[in-house]
Amino acid sequence: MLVVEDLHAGYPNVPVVAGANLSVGAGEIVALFGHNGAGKSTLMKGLFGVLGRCPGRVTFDERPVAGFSTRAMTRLGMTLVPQERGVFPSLTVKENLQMGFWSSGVGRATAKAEYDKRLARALGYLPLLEQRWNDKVGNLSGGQQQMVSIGRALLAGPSLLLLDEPSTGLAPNLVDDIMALIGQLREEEGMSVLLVEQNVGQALAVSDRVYLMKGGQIIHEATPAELAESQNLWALF
Ligand SMILES: Nc1ncnc2c1ncn2[C@@H]1O[C@H](COP(=O)(O)OP(=O)(O)OP(=O)(O)O)[C@@H](O)[C@H]1O
Repeated sequence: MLVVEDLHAGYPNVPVVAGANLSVGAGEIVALFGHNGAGKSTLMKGLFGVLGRCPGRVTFDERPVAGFSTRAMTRLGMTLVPQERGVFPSLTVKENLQMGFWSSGVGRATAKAEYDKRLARALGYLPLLEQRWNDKVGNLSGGQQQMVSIGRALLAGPSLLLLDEPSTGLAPNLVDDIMALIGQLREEEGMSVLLVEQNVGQALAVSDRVYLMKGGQIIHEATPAELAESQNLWALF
């Protein structure tokens, strides 16, 4: 579904990702682990088009998409939930979710039915959003804002979700909820997920495959079982 080859990404005069290769299959949950500053967020942003044209190849659903805008990526079915959440605090929950829906470029003719369908699904996964429907997002807690951010991404109707540290700042029980949600999205929607996460144990429990990143490079690929068993792999990391 997603293939990234020899991707270089960074910021003006700050090269960060130096030739990364990774893939995510259909319906697969892939975790990306690495220390602070390893380049995980930069890799996610680079492949999703946040950083403009980055050298390297990105293929999504067998289509070359390197250099596509984030809007174009979203329309094709890839959505990023950024670490900093990216919600609009002065808008209500409803308005934030509607923005997610419109970002996916659904034609007017089918918009109402499609919106209703996606919204019902998202609220099924994230019932809190319905309870806070007309509240300004800036008045919600950090965890609740994270739910809005994920809900907004779901309204875009993605087949691949890029989740950048979705559990940042969340209480342990909410981290479990987020991991359970990721598993549910795969089981019930067939969604693919690329997950950056510091809660390694909880992320391993839902992941099919894992990449380890260090110094801007992917240094190893493993299954959760291999990672759990091998002290050597952790030493690499
Ligand atoms: N906007 C920016 N401008 C310049 N340098 C940046 C910018 N954002 C990040 N960096 C640098 O890029 C490097 C990688 O950062 P990145 O956020 O990709 O790491 P990360 O692995 O996601 O870390 P963390 O787990 O702490 O989120 C860091 O050295 C950071 O200082």
